[in-house]
Amino acid sequence: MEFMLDTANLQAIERFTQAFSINGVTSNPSILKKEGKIDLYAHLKKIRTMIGMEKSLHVQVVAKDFDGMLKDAEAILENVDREVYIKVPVNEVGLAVIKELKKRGVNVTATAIYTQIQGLLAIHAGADYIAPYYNRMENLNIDPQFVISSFAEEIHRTNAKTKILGASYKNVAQVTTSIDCGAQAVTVGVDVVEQFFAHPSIEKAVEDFAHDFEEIHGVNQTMSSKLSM
Ligand SMILES: O=C(CO)[C@@H](O)[C@H](O)[C@H](O)[C@H](O)COP(=O)(O)O
Repeated sequence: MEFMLDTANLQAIERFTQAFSINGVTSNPSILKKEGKIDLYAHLKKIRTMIGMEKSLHVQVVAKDFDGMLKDAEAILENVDREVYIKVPVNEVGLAVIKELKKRGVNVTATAIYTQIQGLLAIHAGADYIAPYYNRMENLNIDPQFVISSFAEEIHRTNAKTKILGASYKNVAQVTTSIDCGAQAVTVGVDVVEQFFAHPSIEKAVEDFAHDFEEIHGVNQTMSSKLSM
């Protein structure tokens, strides 16, 4: 599994990279908006410095037409670095852009995927990652499990290099279900990452162990103190 952070918040990236071996950071204009009026490229470069060149950084184009999207892509590659994965929404123009970017040897993440046909076409166009929007699909009564499984089958059947990057999660079960359905990668926002260890039994176990240790060895004793049983 590849695990990515779906945030552009520098503190969150710093915090979670201590605990998790992340594979990358994903963003979109709405995620970047949460950081306020930032100097866009300086901010993205800071993220790159924090995660290093060996992790993937995904940045989305904003233009809606073919030439505009290609110009956006070129600006991102120029101003951040040439390893960035350019995120392109999968519609008719987006697919043409994906094909063109792949012809130019650019890393591409096909995004805003709600339907089976969008993902299948993006695999066919040679996208490196395809990002199905799990929670948004559920909201629309589209079955994300069926759709992700079908992408996994298609990738297997055609020996495609594309990886499924599950996105738009609102709870932990959606993340683990995506992986069960064959997603090779997931990108998870801060609110859901914070739920990973929110189960009360985890904290209770830690507290109980500490309490039992303290009862035998006394308060303020640690494993590195001189201890007797
Ligand atoms: O597509 C990717 C990664 O490629 C994500 O950054 C993706 O844009 C986000 O997960 C979604 O837009 C967030 O969706 P939501 O939380 O607003 O439903």
